[in-house]
Amino acid sequence: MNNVSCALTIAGTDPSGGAGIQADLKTFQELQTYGMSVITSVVAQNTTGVTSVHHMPINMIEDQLEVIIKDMPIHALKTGMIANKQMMEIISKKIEKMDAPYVMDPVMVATSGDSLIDTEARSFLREYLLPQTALVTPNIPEAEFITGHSIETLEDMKDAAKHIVDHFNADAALIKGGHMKAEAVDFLYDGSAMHTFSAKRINTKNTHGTGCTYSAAITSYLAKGYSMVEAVQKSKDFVTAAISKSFELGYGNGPTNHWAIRER
Ligand SMILES: Nc1ncnc2c1ncn2[C@@H]1O[C@H](COP(=O)(O)OP(=O)(O)OP(=O)(O)O)[C@@H](O)[C@H]1O
Ligand SMILES: Cc1ncc(COP(=O)(O)O)c(N)n1
Repeated sequence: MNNVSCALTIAGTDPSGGAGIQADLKTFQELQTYGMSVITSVVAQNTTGVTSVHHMPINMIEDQLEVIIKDMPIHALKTGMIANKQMMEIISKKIEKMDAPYVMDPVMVATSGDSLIDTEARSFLREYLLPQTALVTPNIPEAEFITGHSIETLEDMKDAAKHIVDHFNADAALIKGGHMKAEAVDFLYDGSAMHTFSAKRINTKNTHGTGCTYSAAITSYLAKGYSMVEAVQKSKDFVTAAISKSFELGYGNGPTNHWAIRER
């Protein structure tokens, strides 16, 4: 099978299987994409929160990236948790070598409220990594940090999407409305048009890993050759189903269900 679509995730781990690398690989697999992963940090976390973090040495991150670049096709890639500036610098250099769309989930804080990247890294991500992206997928607090503006209304969300593309040279920005109160509505601005993706809000606390799952699904569909708008629409359907059938597992925010939609 040599026409397989190959997707790469560069992110931290979640041993409880709901977020991070584990969520990404489950999503790649579910969407019939060949999944590859580079681990940035090993995170001791579960549905209730993070207890400790071990960062991979920079040369180990570099080596993981280099073996993939030398040997494997990469049709699309995503990044999740990148904890510090040194990691971002090496990842940025390696992404330059990959001729593939890059989806950035600008992970800063877990659903549990635990911070996952340091302050210097937040700024570096905004100034240096954002211009490399085909798509960035901030939630409301992340979009507020990136733009420096508070977001309270749907109009504010659209303004944030435009601001990120216009000021930080991302090809496209998808502002996710999971943290808003009403409908679960997301806005995609691709430099020319604003697209709306809407779903009914599901009444559940089990949303651990939704951001990871959504961006991994988008990466899969881009790897398969879908347009950005098609990839986001199909991924919105995927993540909505994954939330609607999420698992009541653990004592905190349970994980989403990656096999809620079986696409064949
Ligand atoms: N309760 C919900 N019902 C339906 N859709 C939801 C719900 N919560 C989040 N979503 C959707 O899930 C996707 C992820 O959005 P969200 O804003 O929660 O991202 P995130 O904060 O990065 O994720 P996480 O909660 O994993 O940190 C978006 O499409 C959002 O609209
Ligand atoms: C390694 C890692 N990456 C990302 C998240 C964010 O996921 P969520 O906000 O859904 O908990 C996480 N908890 N852990």
